[in-house]
Amino acid sequence: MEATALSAGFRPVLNPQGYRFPRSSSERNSLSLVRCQSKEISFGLIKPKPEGSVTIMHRGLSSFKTNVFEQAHSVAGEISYDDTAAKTRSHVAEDKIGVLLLNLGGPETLNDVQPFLYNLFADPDIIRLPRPFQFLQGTIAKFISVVRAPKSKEGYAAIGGGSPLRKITDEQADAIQMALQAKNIAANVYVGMRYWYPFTEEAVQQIKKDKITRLVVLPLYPQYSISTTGSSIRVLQDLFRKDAYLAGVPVAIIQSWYQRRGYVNSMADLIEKELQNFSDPKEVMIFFSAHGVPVSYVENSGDPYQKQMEECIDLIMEELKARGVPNDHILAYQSRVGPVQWLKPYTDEVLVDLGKKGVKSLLAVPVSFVSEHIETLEEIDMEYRELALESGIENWGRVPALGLTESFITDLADAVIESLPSAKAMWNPNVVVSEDSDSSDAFSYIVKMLFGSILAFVLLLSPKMISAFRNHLI
Ligand SMILES: C=CC1=C(C)c2cc3[nH]c(cc4nc(cc5[nH]c(cc1n2)c(C)c5CCC(=O)O)C(CCC(=O)O)=C4C)c(C)c3C=C
Ligand SMILES: [Fe+2]
Repeated sequence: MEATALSAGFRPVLNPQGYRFPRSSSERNSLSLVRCQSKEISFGLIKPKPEGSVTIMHRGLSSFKTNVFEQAHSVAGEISYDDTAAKTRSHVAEDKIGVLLLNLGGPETLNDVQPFLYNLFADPDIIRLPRPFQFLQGTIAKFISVVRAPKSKEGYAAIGGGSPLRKITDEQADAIQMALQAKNIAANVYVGMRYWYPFTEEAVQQIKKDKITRLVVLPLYPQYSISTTGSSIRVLQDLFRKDAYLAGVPVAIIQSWYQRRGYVNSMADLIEKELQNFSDPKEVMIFFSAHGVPVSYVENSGDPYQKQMEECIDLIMEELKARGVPNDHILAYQSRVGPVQWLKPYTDEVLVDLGKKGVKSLLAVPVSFVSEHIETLEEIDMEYRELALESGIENWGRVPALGLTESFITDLADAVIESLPSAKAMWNPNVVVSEDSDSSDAFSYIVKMLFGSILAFVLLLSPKMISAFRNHLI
């Protein structure tokens, strides 16, 4: 019963072009798994928290994601937790804790850019097609990735020829593992990327190989969006549902953590420090720039991203005010792609507007991501900086991403520890679902293919559409 209902939305995890798995096992070892293997550590017993209260870091998702993940995560604020499960497990001799960091991934070379973009646009949580057209996802992804690749490549070339995300995320994984160790928690920390190596699928294979018995999933996005954390969790669900071992592993998912004191204080520290580089710190406008999402995510699909982003900015500003930092601030959204409306105001438009209004000093704060990447190093540091200076802003600064900031890493380790008691098996291990086959008959498939391809061809080849995907600005 459960398996039937859950299999309805199943999609194969491999795409036909085979971009998503390492090309050979030796490459996989050299690329992604070595960090876990070389850091193999002895696992210890975790002491369950003595009494049953744990802060849950996610708010209000239940309206749009109804799945078994939510059993531990659907309530905001303080909840009570029944620690029976932890007690019954206490006879188990070896508790092997794993922490899975989820991230977006990025192309490591310019040749990776188009296949990386293909993986991104082939994600049904990124390009959301109406059900009758979903079979065209691959064709559309191929088309958009080819159209966008030249512009994207320019960006990656400008920051040294590839994304730094993998290196930084690996370093964060090591730092979190050490922070946990310092708190007497022995854990293996894994990295699973959504669109490039090391893919989430690889990390999950390793977690199984290592016989992890409890897993904490920690997306490296402070705020939840369907397009980021939601998409990665959907992949995890599919992987865990199909495997009898994984289906029974207790898992805790930290859905969002922008409201944690450690994160808010670390952001406030960085901002306070960077303000000191201006000759008149009090005159500086604090400019929060968040990655955008299409408006339809928020308005039609209940994505909590915008609300969480606004709350996040309020918390950081409250903290700064409490420290006697009275600066003005503004939030805008960057990096829009494609022909639809994205969250407003748009970063580029706000910069021009502020210049017109006579703002002279501006401190940019990237707020949706915790490591440097193309959108901080190229879009903010180059494109937006240039636009701001052209618009009349004279003094420009940018807060670095949190990266390995000690207070931040320690807080993530605390988040992991606090979530452990709420870990629960995702699926019933006795009901493992195999890949479903397409039962539609050949005739209706051919008709859909033909009709859909003609429609996609007509729509996608319009000059407006091509330029919308080629550039950030429409
Ligand atoms: C919270 C962060 C992010 C959200 C939300 C998000 C949504 C989103 N992104 C695209 C399209 C692209 N994103 C690209 C790169 C990219 N996106 C994020 C983060 C979020 N995306 C990061 C950190 C990166 C950079 C990775 C790196 O290599 O450093 C790209 C590729 C770059 C480019 O061509 O501009 C695209 C395309 C959509 C459509 C979307 C929501 C629907
Ligand atoms: Fe993005």
